[in-house]
Amino acid sequence: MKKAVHFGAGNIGRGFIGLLLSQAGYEVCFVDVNENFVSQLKERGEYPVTLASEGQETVTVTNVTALSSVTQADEVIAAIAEADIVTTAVGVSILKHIAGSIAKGITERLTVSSAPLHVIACENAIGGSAQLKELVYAQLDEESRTKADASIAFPNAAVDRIVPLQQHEDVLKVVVEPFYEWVIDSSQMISGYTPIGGVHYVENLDPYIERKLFTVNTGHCSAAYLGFLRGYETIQQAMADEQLTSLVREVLLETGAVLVSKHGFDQAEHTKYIDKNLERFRNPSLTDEVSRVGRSPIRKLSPNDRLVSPALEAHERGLSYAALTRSMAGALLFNVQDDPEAVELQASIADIGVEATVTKYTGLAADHDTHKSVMVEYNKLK
Ligand SMILES: NC(=O)c1ccc[n+]([C@@H]2O[C@H](COP(=O)([O-])OP(=O)(O)OC[C@H]3O[C@@H](n4cnc5c(N)ncnc54)[C@H](O)[C@@H]3O)[C@@H](O)[C@H]2O)c1
Ligand SMILES: O=P(O)(O)OC[C@@H](O)[C@@H](O)[C@H](O)[C@H](O)CO
Repeated sequence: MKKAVHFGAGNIGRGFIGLLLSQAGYEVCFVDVNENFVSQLKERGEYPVTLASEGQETVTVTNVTALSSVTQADEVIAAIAEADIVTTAVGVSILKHIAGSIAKGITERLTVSSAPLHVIACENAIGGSAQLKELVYAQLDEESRTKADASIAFPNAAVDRIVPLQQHEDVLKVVVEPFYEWVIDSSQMISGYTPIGGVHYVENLDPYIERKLFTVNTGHCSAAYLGFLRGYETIQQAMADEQLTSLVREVLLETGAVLVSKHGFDQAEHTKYIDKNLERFRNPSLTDEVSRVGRSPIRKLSPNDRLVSPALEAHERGLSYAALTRSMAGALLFNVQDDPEAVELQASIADIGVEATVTKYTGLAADHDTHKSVMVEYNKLK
């Protein structure tokens, strides 16, 4: 049986990546810091995934096991040395914490084998696997790097499936939306690879990852930030507010104009894509918390992420970006006490002021039009 090592037995890890890999015939070894997930996965060897749709169909994901990244470091290294694929869904800012064990696993593997290995970061980021490769390569010696160049690839990917926070009696159970999309850049893969069923392989990932991140995730966080300011707890409550939905649509019309202009998408098709995503956010069979969707506002305000990047592209093209800067202003007002990045952002605003905070986290200079627009929107929302 082919072997997969997957870092992150959380919502998307169990609800999507683990499910697809298991269905494609892999034995999936989850690696996590959460001892409860690890012991349950190991003991039971399976878990249920329920589709949030009328039929509420449940699939049992089988052939799974798990290792603790805290107490079983050597076993994790050995598993990577023998794996056919390594995937991650831990959060892009956690990649630096797992890069060391991936580097050690690769080093051990290269002493005995030159069998191909794909390492795929399934995170919401542009170039997630490339970022992971840089972190891993920084921990390889020169000889291992040269060998790794020949047999180990880090293809970038885009993953899309809404998986909210889970609260069930069964800690392993995951409720997911029926829709899913996993796109992998085949131009970065080692030739002769065996495709994974359900994965869409493309020669150029850029249009796919940008369409996903700048539509699904830009729209989603806009709903969360504006929803938070209106006192909503879930995205479903926020999206029931027609005025709020039309503000979210305005944001997606701005990113849509950038995407159509940059990637040549068909305008009518893209409008349908926007509508489909607004419907996904509304899915009444899901309860998705505003605090999850808006989480990590510093990451979401970073220059290459879902708000600043399309706003700068719009500015360069002479297109509108006011709605995007309204969402950025919303992120600056996302005062959620148990979100460490929200706390850091509020502390920075109190310490150096909002103008300097915008520059610090978005990279936008105070005299840039987009920065000025963020300030206008911030003062309106505040
Ligand atoms: N949930 C979604 O709808 C969704 C959809 C697409 C992409 N994503 C992306 O997937 C990633 C994970 O998101 P999620 O919603 O599943 O989050 P999550 O918090 O449910 O899962 C993350 C998991 O990683 C584990 N983890 C943390 N540090 C670790 C470490 N050092 N080693 C091993 N495991 C570690 C956590 O214990 C947790 O189980 C994020 O990058 C997110 O943007 C999420
Ligand atoms: O995971 P984040 O924090 O980057 O973004 C939160 C949500 O927008 C995200 O998890 C979506 O549910 C997901 O990207 C849908 O595919």
